[in-house]
Amino acid sequence: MASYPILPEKLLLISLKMYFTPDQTLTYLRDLLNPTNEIVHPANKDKLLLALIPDFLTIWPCAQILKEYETSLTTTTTTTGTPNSTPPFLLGAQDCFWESQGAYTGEVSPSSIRALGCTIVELGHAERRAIFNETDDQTARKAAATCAQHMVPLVCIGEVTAPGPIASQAVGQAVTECAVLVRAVLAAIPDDAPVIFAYEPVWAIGKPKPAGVDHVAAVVQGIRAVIGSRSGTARVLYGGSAGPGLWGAGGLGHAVDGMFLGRFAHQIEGVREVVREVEETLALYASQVLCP
Ligand SMILES: O=C(CO)COP(=O)(O)O
Repeated sequence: MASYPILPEKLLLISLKMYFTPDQTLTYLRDLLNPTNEIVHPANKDKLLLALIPDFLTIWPCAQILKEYETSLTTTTTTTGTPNSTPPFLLGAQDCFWESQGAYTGEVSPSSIRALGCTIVELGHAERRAIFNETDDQTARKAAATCAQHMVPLVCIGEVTAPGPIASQAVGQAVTECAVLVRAVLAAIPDDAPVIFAYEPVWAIGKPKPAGVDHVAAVVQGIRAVIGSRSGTARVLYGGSAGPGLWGAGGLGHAVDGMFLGRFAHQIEGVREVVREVEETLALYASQVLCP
């Protein structure tokens, strides 16, 4: 029987949006998986998960590359996980339709996305909301359809307006804006379904710099309070011009469960730098548990 994927402690998800050609996408994925590029240290594979979210057209060839990669792991290591455990690298889609079959020309079925090997479906991105008028209700329906296929909805939330001079007001306003979609999605999906919320302030997407750490940390705390307790895992990531330098000392490592990366992870070096920063904090937290 199908089960939901298990989400590890930290997640780094990379969206390619519509930036890459098919060739670039496949080269990039091969580079991410190439052991000589030393992206995720093998000792951290259970704690830190990477996922690629390419365009629809390249999901299938990416899935083939990932299949070869997983086969190579099973032949080179003895610890390959249980049949239901989450694979070492996940594939996602950038959207889906809320129905799984029918006369819906141009739409993409969540069951087809699942059949091709995806585990994550990104939903409600700010660009889809602004350009294609996607509504909270539509995003929530897509999240339900995603869970029905035992995939994980990656729901993008975030306030539209940049913070004004009063920090507490800006945080309150941001949480209020995010809460509407958080509640709609949680009401639409089973309580035990895993879900990821990517907090992406709309004003910080596609910019030279991300949102400030204090603002993000306070808003994410508010979002976690809105999520409350549920039986399924809920992870909250930060996205919006995220990249190297954002996670480590004085950064987001203490506040979020990972990052949703765009442009600043579109080179392998950027991914490696971000992964190193996350791995350093994994080691730090582990030593804090051992030596309180
Ligand atoms: O929207 C984003 C991820 O989907 C963030 O993109 P950028 O990091 O390029 O701003």
